Amino acid sequence: MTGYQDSSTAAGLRIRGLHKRFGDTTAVDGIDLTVPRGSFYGLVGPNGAGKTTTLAMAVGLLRPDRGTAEVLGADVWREPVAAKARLGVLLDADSLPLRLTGCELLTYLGLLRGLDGEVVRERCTELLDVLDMTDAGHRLVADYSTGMRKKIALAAALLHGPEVLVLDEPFEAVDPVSAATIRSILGGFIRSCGTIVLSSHVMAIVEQICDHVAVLAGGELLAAGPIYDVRGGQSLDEAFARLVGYSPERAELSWFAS
Ligand SMILES: Nc1ncnc2c1ncn2[C@@H]1O[C@H](COP(=O)(O)OP(=O)(O)OP(=O)(O)O)[C@@H](O)[C@H]1O
Repeated sequence: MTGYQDSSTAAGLRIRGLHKRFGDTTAVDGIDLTVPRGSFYGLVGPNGAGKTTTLAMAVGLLRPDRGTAEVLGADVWREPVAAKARLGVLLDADSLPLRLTGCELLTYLGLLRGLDGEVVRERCTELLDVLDMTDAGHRLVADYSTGMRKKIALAAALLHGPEVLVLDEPFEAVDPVSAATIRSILGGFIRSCGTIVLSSHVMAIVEQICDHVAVLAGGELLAAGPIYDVRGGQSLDEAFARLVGYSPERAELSWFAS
């Protein structure tokens, strides 16, 4: 008997009681979050809030001290093959293998995922074309800019046709045209009934593309739900500042006044 549930009714992603300490620092302090299937969920929070740590535990890349995470009903630690087959992850674009070209990287990952060689070739060509990386596909990842690494990592997350995407700052360091392309790709993914969880510091992006949002600070969830409810009549920027207790006066430097 396993914990595997009927995935047709399961949430896209469900985390329960996730907790992680690094030495004296509590990075994530008992987070519960249910991401409805088919939703586009934004995760926002100040620097050091625990977003990356939460996402890393949610996808089975970092073992929590306590708590569980399920992808479409499959526990990421007890049912890793079932969970990860349906999951596409962009977490740390800087930890990609550097001595492969973009094309070699996608081919390697596609074959590792069990895709047919011809399918890998076709998808690789299409992904590189759409992301304006066709020429870069033949260069080493070591020579990529930060934004190019982000784009090849996104291509790697999409290659095997996942049903749930977990993306840490997918728009960070990406040029405006590529950002628009990524938004369009993610929109198509949602229209095809996929589920997305992404972290971002850009409230305008989250407000425009997500339908749900969770606000995290100090390792705790301050609010979560449909964006309209979390905003409570304010802009997301204003709601965020209210929730995390930001006050502009604190950002004034005393010696500028003199
Ligand atoms: N490997 C680690 N070792 C020690 N402390 C860590 C480690 N990873 C994260 N932390 C700490 O855990 C806390 C949460 O970090 P995390 O990277 O999850 O935050 P974040 O919300 O993603 O931040 P940012 O928006 O700046 O990327 C921070 O205090 C951070 O210093």
